[in-house]
Amino acid sequence: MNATILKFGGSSFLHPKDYGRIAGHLADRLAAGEHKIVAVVSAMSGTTCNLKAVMLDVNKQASPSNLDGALATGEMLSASLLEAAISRLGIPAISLNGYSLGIRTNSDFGRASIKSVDPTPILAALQEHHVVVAAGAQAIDQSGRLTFLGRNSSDLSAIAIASMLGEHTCEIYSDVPGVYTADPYLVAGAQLIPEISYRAMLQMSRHGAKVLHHRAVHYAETHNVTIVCKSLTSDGVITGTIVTGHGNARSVTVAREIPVFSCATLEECDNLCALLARHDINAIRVEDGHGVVICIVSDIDFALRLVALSDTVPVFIGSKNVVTELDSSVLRVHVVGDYDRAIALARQIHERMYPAAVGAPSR
Ligand SMILES: Nc1ncnc2c1ncn2[C@@H]1O[C@H](COP(=O)(O)OP(=O)(O)O)[C@@H](O)[C@H]1O
Ligand SMILES: N[C@@H](CC(=O)OP(=O)(O)O)C(=O)O
Repeated sequence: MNATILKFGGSSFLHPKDYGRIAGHLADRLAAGEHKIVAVVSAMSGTTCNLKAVMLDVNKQASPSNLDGALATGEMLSASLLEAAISRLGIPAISLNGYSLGIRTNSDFGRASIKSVDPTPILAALQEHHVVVAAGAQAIDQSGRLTFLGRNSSDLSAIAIASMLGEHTCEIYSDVPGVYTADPYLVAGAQLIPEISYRAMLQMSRHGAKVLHHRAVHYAETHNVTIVCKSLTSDGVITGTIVTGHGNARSVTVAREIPVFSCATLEECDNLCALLARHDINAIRVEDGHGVVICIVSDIDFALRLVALSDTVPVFIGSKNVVTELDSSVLRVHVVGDYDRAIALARQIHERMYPAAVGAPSR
């Protein structure tokens, strides 16, 4: 069965009325001839952070599986709200959540990894409905417990669903018209990248370009899914960014409030880096005033838990900002204490890369 797979992130849902706006877009696409749609949604903007804060307020030591159960409710609510908005337009729709999506993970609560997918439940739902709304960022483990795929991981859910349904394209919508050479809200001269390779995008995502989740980009590459990254307002005007086998662009990323650790010995540093690499966490070693330090740039909450459980006990020396220059062959990392200075540096680097660049969208 042919289906169009779309993902709407938290930036698409700032107010409850946005559910009606997205439902209207889906109705337009069905009216234009699209047959079936799967819409993957994230929680409303800010919800996941609020849920985490409430949980930790109730119990600072809440178990990772307990926390996953709470965080996943943000996407569950969002999916129910979009189902309601679509149904209101008279379109048959149903929402599915982690228990019924057919995605199974391991039991790495907090950032579980997909182990198997079964398209049967979504296909059955598509038989009966024009639109299936899928709660992103969640699945179940082998014993049926709810798992969270990690912060910002609804992109991964969308790619996994596209792949399991045999679709080769997945459209990911956010508040920017596509992937830029730097965060367009931080760097005025940032340029839209029309086409970029999975490899180059993966580097950008792993270093802080949160417009696409790094594990989603990796899954898309290994399962041959083309990502089209765009915003709703850009429809028909700008095609967005296509993430596929080709394309490159020099870029700058800024990763904010990155935990930095120092280890007692180089061997401890090596062990810690190896542990994090085994879990596909981007940890960067840099020389600074404390000797060699390790900056944990991706999957931070999950990584901090691994660090706490590891044999080596690195010393937390504070949160910093990591500015990364990315070129096809070069990757240069700067660790900056002050966030405003990090932004200034990113702008400076970008200006050097693209001297004649003109303004990008502002928020
Ligand atoms: N290189 C980049 N290109 C485009 N957006 C970027 C880039 N780097 C960071 N961003 C940020 O990514 C944001 C979109 O991602 P995100 O907030 O996770 O959206 P959503 O909630 O819809 O998933 C933008 O608002 C922008 O600030
Ligand atoms: N809502 C979750 C998952 C997510 O994917 O978010 P977004 O699609 O808005 O980046 C989070 O904040 O982590």
